[in-house]
Amino acid sequence: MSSLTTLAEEILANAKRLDEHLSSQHLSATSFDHDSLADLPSELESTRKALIDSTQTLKQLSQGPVGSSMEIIFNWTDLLSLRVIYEFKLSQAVPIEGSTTYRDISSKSGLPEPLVRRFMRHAMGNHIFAEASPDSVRHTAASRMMATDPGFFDAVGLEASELAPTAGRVIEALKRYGDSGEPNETAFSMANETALPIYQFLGQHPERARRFGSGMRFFTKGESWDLKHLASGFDWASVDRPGATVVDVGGNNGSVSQFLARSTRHITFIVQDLPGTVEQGRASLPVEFQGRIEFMAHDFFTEQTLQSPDVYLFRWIMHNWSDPYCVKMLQNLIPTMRHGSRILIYEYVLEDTPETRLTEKMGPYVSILCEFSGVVHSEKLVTDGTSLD
Ligand SMILES: C[S@@+](CC[C@H](N)C(=O)[O-])C[C@H]1O[C@@H](n2cnc3c(N)ncnc32)[C@H](O)[C@@H]1O
Repeated sequence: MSSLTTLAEEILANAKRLDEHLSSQHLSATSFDHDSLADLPSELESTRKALIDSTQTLKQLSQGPVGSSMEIIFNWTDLLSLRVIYEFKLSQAVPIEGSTTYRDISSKSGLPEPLVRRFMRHAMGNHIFAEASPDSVRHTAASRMMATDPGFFDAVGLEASELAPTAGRVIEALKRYGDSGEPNETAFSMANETALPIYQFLGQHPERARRFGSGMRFFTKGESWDLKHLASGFDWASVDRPGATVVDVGGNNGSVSQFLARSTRHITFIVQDLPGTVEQGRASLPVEFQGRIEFMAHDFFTEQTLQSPDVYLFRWIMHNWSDPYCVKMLQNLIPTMRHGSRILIYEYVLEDTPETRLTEKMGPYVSILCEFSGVVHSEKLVTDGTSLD
């Protein structure tokens, strides 16, 4: 383990590199008001990551075990103030430029002024909003983004108002169901008092389903989850010919297919998902993709009906289901596969050892792409995940 001084020197060196880049580009120093580091060239991304990781280590060492544990124990308060901002749309109640009073935010949001003040001041501790005066508020870069970027706003809502309340029920679900692997014996089902699995439940709540899709789309913007990894991780040119078809199984609103359609010329993408999601995807499909992307309602727990597509793509699907359900999904493809058909499974893969680097905690940077070719037999699918020839 490095000494505090060694860590601080590493931090200084990396911070200087980033500052030098900003000044060479005539960009202002980064701040909580304006994020000048948003579009770093890829060679500086590793510098930024190193800076974040060593800063986090330095902070935790300086805090000691009590301090760093207290931060974890109390971090529900950060999530709570953020959730209040999301639910009462406080970020939309502050002008993009300039400032407004707590009283005005209260009348716009319907939240009593003392509570507006208390929750916003708490969030300000995380640099979400700042005070322009003791009675007025202005945006910071983070709060402004909540007001101006609907995808970011949806991502905050998905995590703070959908998934965090679910996490609060995990212990109860474990005590009641253990590790049953059944999709409706979960914390989500308990949090929502439903006997339905999450996606069927969302299918009955279109606005939450829309937010889910929009939040997912936002997450693909981060370096680790960037779709460029999917584009570069498979030889798409090998299937990019007239008449080629890729089935995007569980493809949600089609954002992955849109990305792949942009980086190929001929492939037709068929996005399959549950009926409500497919309707939303179809309705929001940009005109430029008409003719390249089609939507089709299909439950992946029933047999495929599309004959012999070139590729079945499963992106971020399997991690939601226990093994028997994943096997069922794959078995349902068998009747329509021909020699040379491929199944691509794109997932995050957890390391075999614990991960302490903050930048890797949000999901490993290396996602894997499995390619199965040839005639598929269900027994092989169960027992052999690497070669099905
Ligand atoms: C985690 S999201 C992944 C979405 C997309 N593939 C992506 O990478 O952004 C899982 C998707 O599976 C869909 N889904 C869940 N159950 C399904 C089912 N039985 N049949 C088809 N799609 C389903 C959900 O509606 C959702 O769009």
